Order: sequence, then C-alpha cells, then structure tokens
Amino acid sequence: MEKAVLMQTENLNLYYGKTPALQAVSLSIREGGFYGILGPNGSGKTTLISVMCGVLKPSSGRVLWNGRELGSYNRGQIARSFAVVPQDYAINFPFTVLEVVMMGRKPHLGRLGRPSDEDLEIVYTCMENCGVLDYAGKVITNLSGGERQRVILARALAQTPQVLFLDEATSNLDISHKIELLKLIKRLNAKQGVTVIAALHDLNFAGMFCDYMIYLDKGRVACEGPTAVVFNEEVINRVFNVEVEIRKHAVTGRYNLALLPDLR
Ligand SMILES: Nc1ncnc2c1ncn2[C@@H]1O[C@H](COP(=O)(O)OP(=O)(O)OP(=O)(O)O)[C@@H](O)[C@H]1O
Repeated sequence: MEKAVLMQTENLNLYYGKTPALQAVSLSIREGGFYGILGPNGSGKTTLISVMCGVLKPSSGRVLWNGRELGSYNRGQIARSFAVVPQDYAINFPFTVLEVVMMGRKPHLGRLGRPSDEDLEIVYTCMENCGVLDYAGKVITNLSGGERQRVILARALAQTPQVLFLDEATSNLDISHKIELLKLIKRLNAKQGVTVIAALHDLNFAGMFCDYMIYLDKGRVACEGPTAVVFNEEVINRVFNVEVEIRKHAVTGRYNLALLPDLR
C-alpha cells in the first residue's frame, strides 16, 4: 500500500535577486521514503532543501507538511520534527563533541532545559552509531573535516527527527565511514520510518540507498520517480551530459554505474 503524503511542494519558485534558483517545483514526499535529490552543481539542490525545511521562504508557491502550510507551524514543532545536516557547517566556538551532539536534544528538553537520562542515552547512542564516542570530550574545532561531519550527523540523529535532510552530508567521509553512515541512515529509515531527503553527488551511492530520485536541472525538476525506473543511462546523460553505462551486478543484484567518457 502506498504511504501517506507527508510533504508537498506546490509550484515553488525561488529567486536570488533576479536569478531563478527554483522554477515551478511541485513534488510529493511520502512518509518513510528515502529520496535522493540529484543534479549538477548549481541546479538548486541546496536551495530546495532549504525551502523544504523552512530555512528559506520561496518567492512564490507553498510547502505543505501534513497538509498544512509550513509557515503555520511554530519553530519548536519544526525543530522537533526536521533535522538538517548541511553541506558546510562551521562551528568556530570550542564546544566539546558531547556538547554539540547534546544540542540536538534541545528542542525536546523541558522548560528547565535539563537533559533526562533518556536524553543522555539517545545522545550517547547517536555518538556511538556515528563513530564519535571516543571524541566525546574533544573540542570540535580540533577535529578533521570528516570527523566534524560525523559529529554534525550525530547531532541531527539526536534530534530524533521525523524527516532527516542531508545536503551532501557524507561528502568528506572516507569510503568506509560513508557506507557505514549511509547504512545507519537506511536502517533508521527502514526500521523507524524516518523520511530521508538527501542531496547526493555520488550516483552509485544514490542508486544503492534511495528508493526515489528527484533530478534537478537549472532549478527545474528534470525527472522524478522510483529508482528502479529513473536510475538509467538516458536520464543521467540528459541531466549531467555524461555517457554512462548502468549494469546489474552479478553478485549484489544492485545497479552500478560506470563512466564512459571519451578520453581522447
Ligand atoms: N545566497 C545566494 N545568493 C545568490 N545566488 C545563490 C545563492 N545561493 C545559491 N545561489 C545560486 O542559486 C543556484 C542554485 O544553487 P544551489 O546551491 O541550490 O545549487 P546546488 O545544486 O546545491 O549546487 P552544488 O551541487 O554546487 O552544491 C546557483 O546558480 C547558485 O549560484
């Protein structure tokens, strides 16, 4: 049975000055889906995520969440339901890793702002799952880019969101951490029904983890649909202007993309 529609964007347009970054974007996001937002640099992926999570207001059009306009919810309701892992996250203040991950619980804390045993358990579990427990007492500004990215992901997971937005959230990670964290996110998606909306550049990872793909090109939806339908050579060639071959792997049964550039 098809899951309920959780979010909708209706004819979104967004201009930065006179530059259109999103044009006539209408989408439906179903509860519990794992959505990949794909497209070339500058195609509008970050802008779309920012509008969907309420950080940016569209120039026209609407975002609906559970059938109600996003703007009609208060900040607390949004903070308890949406978590965002941005592309670049600069923390310049020397907070410890534990303090940063604890910030993820802030929208859930009572009026006194004191974390309960349950809050602490969630924070420690998220640090462990993201492989940053050993750094709990370290100052975040002293960590590498990939380690910091894992801390920010742990903080987002500590928010226990209904929707997790990832904007190239694994771009700084080595291949092993990338797979581990995407597997962790996939488990949260499959077991706890967290809806995931992820801008991804790596098409092989997108093919592996997303059940639905939204391709953007120059701010417009160029193609969207289930991965089994739209993860194909024609669409990728049209959107990215690259020659590729997609083959089903004999052992894993998954689809892998090989680049076929003419190197002459
Ligand atoms: N703050 C801004 N002011 C003006 N123009 C902007 C701003 N942010 C983005 N843009 C422009 O809007 C368009 C979409 O940018 P966006 O960051 O959403 O693309 P993207 O698909 O996420 O790109 P990338 O893959 O490089 O991260 C681009 O042409 C970009 O130059």
